[in-house]
Amino acid sequence: MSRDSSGSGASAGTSSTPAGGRVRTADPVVRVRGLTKRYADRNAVDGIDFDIERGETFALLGPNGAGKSTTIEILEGYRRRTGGEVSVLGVDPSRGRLDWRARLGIVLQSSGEPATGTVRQELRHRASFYPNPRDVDQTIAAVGLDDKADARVGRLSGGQQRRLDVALGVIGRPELLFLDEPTTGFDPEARRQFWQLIRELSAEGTSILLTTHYLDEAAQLASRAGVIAGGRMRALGPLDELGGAAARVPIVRWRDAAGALHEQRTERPAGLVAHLQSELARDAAAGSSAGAATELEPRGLEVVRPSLEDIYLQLIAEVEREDAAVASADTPSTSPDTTKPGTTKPEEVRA
Ligand SMILES: Nc1ncnc2c1ncn2[C@@H]1O[C@H](COP(=O)(O)OP(=O)(O)OP(=O)(O)O)[C@@H](O)[C@H]1O
Repeated sequence: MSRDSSGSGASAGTSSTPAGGRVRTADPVVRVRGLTKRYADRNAVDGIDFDIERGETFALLGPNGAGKSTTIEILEGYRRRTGGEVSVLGVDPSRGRLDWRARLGIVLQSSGEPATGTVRQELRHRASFYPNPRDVDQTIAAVGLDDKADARVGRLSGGQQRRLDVALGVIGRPELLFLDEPTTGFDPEARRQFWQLIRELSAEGTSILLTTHYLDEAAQLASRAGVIAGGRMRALGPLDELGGAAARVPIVRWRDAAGALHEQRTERPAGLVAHLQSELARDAAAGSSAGAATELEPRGLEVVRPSLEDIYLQLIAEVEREDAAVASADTPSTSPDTTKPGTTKPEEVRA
């Protein structure tokens, strides 16, 4: 199952806007069509489509093992795909050369072996590979490492190391920046500082592909998102339309006189609250309560607008239910017959 941004349930792969947006340009920085990646006997990425427009910040969201890193590594040219078409800055990543790579900035999920030099030395060294790098000291300041500029990289804390990873990713003034869970290990202040840096890069015209498990981070930074689960694109579109209109209907919660909790989704929360108040007024007039003005306020009243995280969790829960239903419907036909001609052999295509 796949949802478009309107929540109509139309397949992202077959709708009139397969890349998940309303107005697409002819020259996206990333274009992915029918991408698959097979490991042993299963597709980790199973036919996904999306575009990233120039200057856009696009978030790729999904649970652990969904296929996000595999997709990103294919786009970066670090992993071979099994099938489909991919273009990054107009080039097939499997044929990307050094001049193409110099146009990318990459912040991987883990930074690998710590370098031996100081923060400033490492950044100067990296900057020397690029034709038009950012200023080293300004970049150090932008990631909040000014007081660690002369510290050995091996002595940095986990969060400080991650800030350095981000600095190394942006030092070459990339046209397209890949950020794979960039703020894991950041303290709250560092995350906000990082968000500011990303907004500045975006304002300069940098296109960004972000994966994150922090939905507030995606909400802060991205304009569009794709949600992957089980290697398939389950929702794709502008962030404020993801999951469809039904997922955004406000929830009104209140307690009745006996203390029981009630919850109702409604497009007109003010109308529901007015209705609850008129019921309280009627009860008061009938003498069932003291009739004090304060009692006209429903107890524990709250009106909640679902956050991106609420919408995402709802979407993933729905996808998991549907996948489980499909799997159980498939069980009888797939069970015992392994002798059938044409049984697939594991076809490993590891990069
Ligand atoms: N080299 C590999 N060989 C076999 N299977 C792999 C390999 N790399 C990843 N996988 C499997 O492919 C699936 C997708 O993995 P991937 O790392 O892309 O997920 P992810 O969405 O990035 O997850 P996370 O949020 O945990 O980082 C997982 O089931 C994973 O176990």
